[in-house]
Amino acid sequence: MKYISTRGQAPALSFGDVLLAGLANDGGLYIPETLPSYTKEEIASWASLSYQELAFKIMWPFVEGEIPADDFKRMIDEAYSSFNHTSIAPMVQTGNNEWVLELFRGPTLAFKDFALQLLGRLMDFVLEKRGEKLVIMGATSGDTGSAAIEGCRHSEHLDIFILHPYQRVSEVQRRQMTTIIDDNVFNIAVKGNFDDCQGMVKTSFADQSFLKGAKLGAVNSINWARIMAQIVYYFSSALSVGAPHRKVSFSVPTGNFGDIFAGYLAKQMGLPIDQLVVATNQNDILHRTIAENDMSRQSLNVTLSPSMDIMVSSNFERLLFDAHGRDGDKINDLMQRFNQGDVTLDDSAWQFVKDNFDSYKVDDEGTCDVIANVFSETQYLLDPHTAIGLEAARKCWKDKSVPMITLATAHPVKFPEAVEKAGCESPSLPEHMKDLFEREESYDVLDNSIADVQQFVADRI
Ligand SMILES: Cc1ncc(COP(=O)(O)O)c(C=O)c1O
Ligand SMILES: N[C@@H](CCOP(=O)(O)O)C(=O)O
Repeated sequence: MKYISTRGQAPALSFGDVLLAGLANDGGLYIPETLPSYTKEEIASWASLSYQELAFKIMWPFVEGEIPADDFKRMIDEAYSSFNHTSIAPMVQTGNNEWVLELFRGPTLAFKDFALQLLGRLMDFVLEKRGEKLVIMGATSGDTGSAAIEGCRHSEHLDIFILHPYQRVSEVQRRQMTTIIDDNVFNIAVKGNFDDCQGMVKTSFADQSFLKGAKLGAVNSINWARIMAQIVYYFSSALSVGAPHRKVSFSVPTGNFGDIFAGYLAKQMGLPIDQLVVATNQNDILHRTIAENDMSRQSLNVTLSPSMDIMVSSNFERLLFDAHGRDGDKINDLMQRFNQGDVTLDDSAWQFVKDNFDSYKVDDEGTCDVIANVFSETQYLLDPHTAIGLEAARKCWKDKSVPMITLATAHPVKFPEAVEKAGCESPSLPEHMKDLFEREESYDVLDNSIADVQQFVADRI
């Protein structure tokens, strides 16, 4: 399998190279040149597979030729061994034909563990084989950071620098990152927002000279391997409610567009998906784009769902690539205009986006109402991101005979502020995190300056 850049200027790469490259050297994102696709019969034959077996089936075509099958199977087994539910991604019914897919059963209690537990192992394997090392720079609005640290901290081949927006992640999220004190783990609180952090990471890929010869890698969903691993749970959940013999719909709390893009790919691969609903908080650029063709950048709001406080949504570029007939020159031009301010899509590109996605926006008040109402009706406690997903599901659901699955992207224990504002009691921390608030923290606070951040990294590698 070859991977090509959305901007059309970078060389096509193999899986191993894409895994280590992160972002393409033309500033684009890598995407498979072609996707595997499966018939109804083939998909139906996977119904009795375990999550790990299904993960191997779905991801194998993307890595074949680069990772030996036995090693890949072992990595998958190890990656999901620390999840606290035998189904790995269990489903909970919240209404008639309405389901919540719990993606927070991994070690850091967010959906990021699905990909990052595997990514760390894949990187380590390829780096060991090549005798190379990698400097990871990642940006987080709260969840990617801890999952990436958890997935990479034991590697002898990786140094990992995580940038989070100062005082804009929850205390649980911050402590999950900053209490991991290892020689190869560095936490930086940037006096800015998530977009600033992500912008610094992307700019660092374009000119890596500050690394004095070391090579930069990515743990964010700009890295193709992240998306690949997230495709699996669309298939596992759909199979459990009767697909491919019936259609299924998904609602996805969305920020960087990585998670829902994996759902879009599952559909291309043959999964009969009826609706893909993009659920956003007040930072609603994706909702505005889908509903009104308004892709203008506005200032970023601080919300009760901090992990979705994102305006520059990296993976939307991957979708726009398809929406523009995979023409890299068009994407180059579009992204340049986007970086300068606002953009509207041409009619056919907008139509493409509207044909594939529905969208809905929920503000903080609405988020608290959903948490409160669902809890009083079912005793099930939602995290604020999932609450936004569920509300969007209910508002956008066109055919109630089609099961609607909302992705529960994080555990509510990570967001006590929202849970308490909704009038509910925050649950207690799970056993492995019981002493989180007593653990020593280590992080540096830096100005919102790429020069300062790059100097910090260069001084420590
Ligand atoms: C809890 C939670 N929900 C939703 C999202 C949005 O996911 P994506 O960025 O893949 O759109 C994130 C962050 O990415 C998150 O941490
Ligand atoms: N919400 C994310 C933001 C980064 O997204 P990613 O999926 O591209 O890593 C977070 O929690 O950090």
